[in-house]
Amino acid sequence: GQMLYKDSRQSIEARIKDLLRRMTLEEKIGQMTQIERAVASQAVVRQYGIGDVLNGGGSAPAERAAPNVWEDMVDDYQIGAMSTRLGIPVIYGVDAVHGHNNVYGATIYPHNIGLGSSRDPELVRRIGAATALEVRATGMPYAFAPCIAVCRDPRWGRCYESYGEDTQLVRSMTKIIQGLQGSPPPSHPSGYPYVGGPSKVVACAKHFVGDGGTVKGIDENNTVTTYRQLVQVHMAPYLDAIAMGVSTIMISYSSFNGIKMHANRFLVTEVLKNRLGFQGFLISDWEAIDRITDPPKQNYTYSVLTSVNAGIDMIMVPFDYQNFINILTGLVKSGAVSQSRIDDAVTRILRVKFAAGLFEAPKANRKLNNKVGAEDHRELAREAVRKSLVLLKNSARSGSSKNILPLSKTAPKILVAGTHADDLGLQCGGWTITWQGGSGQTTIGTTIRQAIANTVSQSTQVVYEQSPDANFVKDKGFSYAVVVIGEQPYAEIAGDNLNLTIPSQGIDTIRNVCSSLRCVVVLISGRPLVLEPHIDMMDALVAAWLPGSEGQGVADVLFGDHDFVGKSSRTWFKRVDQLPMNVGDMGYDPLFPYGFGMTMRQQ
Ligand SMILES: OC[C@@H]1[C@@H](O)[C@H](O)[C@@H](O)c2nc(-c3ccccc3)cn21
Repeated sequence: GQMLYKDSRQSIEARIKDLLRRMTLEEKIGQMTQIERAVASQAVVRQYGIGDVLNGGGSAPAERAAPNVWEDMVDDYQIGAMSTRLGIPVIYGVDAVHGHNNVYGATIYPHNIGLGSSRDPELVRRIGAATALEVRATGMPYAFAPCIAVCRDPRWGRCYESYGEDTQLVRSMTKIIQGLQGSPPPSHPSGYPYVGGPSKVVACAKHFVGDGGTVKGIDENNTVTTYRQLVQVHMAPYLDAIAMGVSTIMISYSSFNGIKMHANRFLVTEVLKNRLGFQGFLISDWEAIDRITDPPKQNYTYSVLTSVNAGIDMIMVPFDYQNFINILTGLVKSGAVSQSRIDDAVTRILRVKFAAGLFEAPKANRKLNNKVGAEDHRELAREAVRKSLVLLKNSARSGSSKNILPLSKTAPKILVAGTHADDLGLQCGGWTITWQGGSGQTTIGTTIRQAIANTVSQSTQVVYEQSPDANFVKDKGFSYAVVVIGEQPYAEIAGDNLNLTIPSQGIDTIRNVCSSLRCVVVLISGRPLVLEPHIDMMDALVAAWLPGSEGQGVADVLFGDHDFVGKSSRTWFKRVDQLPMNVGDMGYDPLFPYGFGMTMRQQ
């Protein structure tokens, strides 16, 4: 009759046992091999028995590819997998870290630093659920999210990917996993992967462990601390993720006290698998095993040996897969890597694939196509923008009795200025359409300038000037100005920054505009920046972080349709020489403390 592992009425563990015993070493190693879509094809998947494909940041089948083009691509790999001897489906992973951000037209949510400032875990769960739908709408069952780093130093280029500096806040935001994967029933065993159906995805808690604690926030560097601190500050959110049935965990590029995480058998196997009882699969980061040696790939055999023996189950190779397969095969044949290690890895990978329903529904569900950028998702993103904004300053220019915020919708003439006022790419930040992000109309959404124009009365003239000089504002009869400035997009090491100053073009605009006009400054940034020299020039200051595609949420609050609710997810330092400085530290001396956030009602 039908082979047991293909029978969905059987338990997952019975199906794994039946399938594993049928598999050759080559087929097992194929399951442990993840390749990038650029080197993947139906033929490669079939020929090498590749188990996993990923979408690197910005990698796409075409410019502005439509959902069905993405689905055709993923289905093509699936056809290759289904035509192998055992027909084990591939699992296709993508970085959907603030919406389905590689896909043109997808809803782009505020990056995690802003979501952390909302202090609303239920909002974040809803974002997870909406994101799962958009990921599935392109035929993909796996998202490399959430990043549950506890960023302890804003000089880190990935600090905006962290929900905040405080472990308890990050722990509360792991609720997004229940949105992405669904919520397991109370009877669900802790640590066991859970995916609640075809509109949910496999999630990935990342990056284990201590990615946000490196020295000076240097990306992929060394986290020097006690084991107790590592557990209390950085590992705690993984316990919540595991309790929620997170299906996969990605290992961090960084090191703990000089030991590369990708070579750290104690933390990866002894702690994460044995003591914390994680039963899904562990995935490496991109070419992370290569970087176990310095220089990278100096000894790839050693990289493969130590990472697999450390307990990593799936290797994000992602290009040199023949080499990886050959080396690992040789290591098993020589006994350097045991059969039982390979079987543990494959068992975990199959467990997640069965839990995700991939054997029953390997191909894309084409009925979900219209979910990409759906109006209700954009409304959710707009709500998230509103709740993420942090009001740092609100005052009245001398002589006036009223604070500048909320802004009047019926002023006769207003100025909107700044590099970030009318630029969708800049307000989305990194990990948007491309890996590093970009400027201009990179996807579909509403800029802050458009949002302001949508909000003011018909009789209000909105003048937009990106970088006005001092004369521009003179004697023009502007009632007030909104100045939107900030950081250029970045991702990972490109975002590492030791001085954290506001880019000078923005400072010039603040000076040119706010010296003679009442102005509210909206700061678009992935982290707190040095403010003191400039804040006195502003009548009001809003930290908008990286709000994403729905700029309408900014106008909703500036004009008083909604009040500010955001509480900063990070300490706003005075000077970088204070860093690292986090809430609770001795000598804590912030400009604005962790949790700071004004409302417009308070005087
Ligand atoms: O996109 C896949 C993973 C992502 O999930 C991880 O969070 C992130 O650390 C990461 N960096 C690269 C990456 C880094 C340098 C060059 C090319 C790619 C790839 N990836």
